[in-house]
Amino acid sequence: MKIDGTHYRSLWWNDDKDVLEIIDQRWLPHEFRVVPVATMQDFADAIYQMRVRGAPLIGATAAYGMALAMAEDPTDANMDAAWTFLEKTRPTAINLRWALDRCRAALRPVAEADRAAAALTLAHEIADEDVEINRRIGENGLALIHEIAARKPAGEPVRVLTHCNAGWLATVDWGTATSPMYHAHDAGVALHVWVDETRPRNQGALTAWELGKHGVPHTYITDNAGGHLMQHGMVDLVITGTDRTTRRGDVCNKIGTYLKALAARDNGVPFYVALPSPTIDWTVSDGVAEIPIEERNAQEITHVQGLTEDGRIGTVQVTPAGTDGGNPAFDVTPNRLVTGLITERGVCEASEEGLANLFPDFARAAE
Ligand SMILES: CSC[C@@H](O)[C@@H](O)C(=O)COP(=O)(O)O
Repeated sequence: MKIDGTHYRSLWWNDDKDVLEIIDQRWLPHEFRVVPVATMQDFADAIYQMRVRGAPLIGATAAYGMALAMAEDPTDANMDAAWTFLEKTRPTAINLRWALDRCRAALRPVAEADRAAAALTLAHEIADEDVEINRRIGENGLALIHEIAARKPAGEPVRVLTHCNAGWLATVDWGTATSPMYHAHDAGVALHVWVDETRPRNQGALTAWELGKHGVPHTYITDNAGGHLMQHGMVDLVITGTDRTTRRGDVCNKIGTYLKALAARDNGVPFYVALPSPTIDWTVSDGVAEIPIEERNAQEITHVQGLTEDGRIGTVQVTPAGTDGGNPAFDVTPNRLVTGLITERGVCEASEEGLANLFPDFARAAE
């Protein structure tokens, strides 16, 4: 997407330097820093420390990590070691394992001498496919937004609430949840987005930054405000992303998503999830019981990072010294609370039948 007239993806290959470059998201929205990812340790750190984040972007980054591993040592043993090394960086978003599995399956039959080139080509393919998937999610979500706009008095904006950052920064381009918003805005549909701050990492600030750069009207709200806004008829629909969706349509996403879904159900607000197919985990059914939830460092909640009055990025402590903190990073919204899944192949019910109808090829392959 564009920043001040220049088109950026969230990662790209620098041909001159033969290295992957990323936007280090830890400094956004305050500073736009581009950094190389040049060693296997850089890849693991980038994913774990959330320099790159968001399920699809983690997957694409891991594919480039596999390409580096193959350039360093193209043996089967090193391929397996790279798989294990990268896979353990973040446990919840399934795109990470999906990308690593895809690379390993595709590279195994390739002769060792050709593996480095094949792995890099595959990483580019995975990145490009992500862009196309998200563009299509945007088109399919736009149809929903058009339907809602048509029922509203002329000129009144469609008010969408979103949680976390499922924007272009969380993918290679377009975003998942934001793609319908960008498509609607570009099509001239009046839109207003409620952006949840999304404690503790405040990914909402990334969403606000993205939307602001694109000119989409939005308001940043506390995580606890959503229910109140819905009760007062100020939200027309919710669209979130997902880190892993089970074959029956349970949605695992950033912590707090479940509470939004409960509030949406209580207030008759449609709750949609933008779901690229690599985020479906066909091997699990019951999301609450089966999806591992990442527990992150308590310092993420006992401290906050922001811009100080004198223009420095700094961290301050918000709790008394020594306070214990619990920091589950994701939760699961059961399929019964999800109005529909917006995928690259269309919108479907959050159910085994709904997903299997749209993706019979993947569903069959997983059996
Ligand atoms: C298109 S991104 C979908 C999800 O990955 C997103 O909503 C999310 O939860 C991101 O979590 P994060 O911990 O920032 O990686």
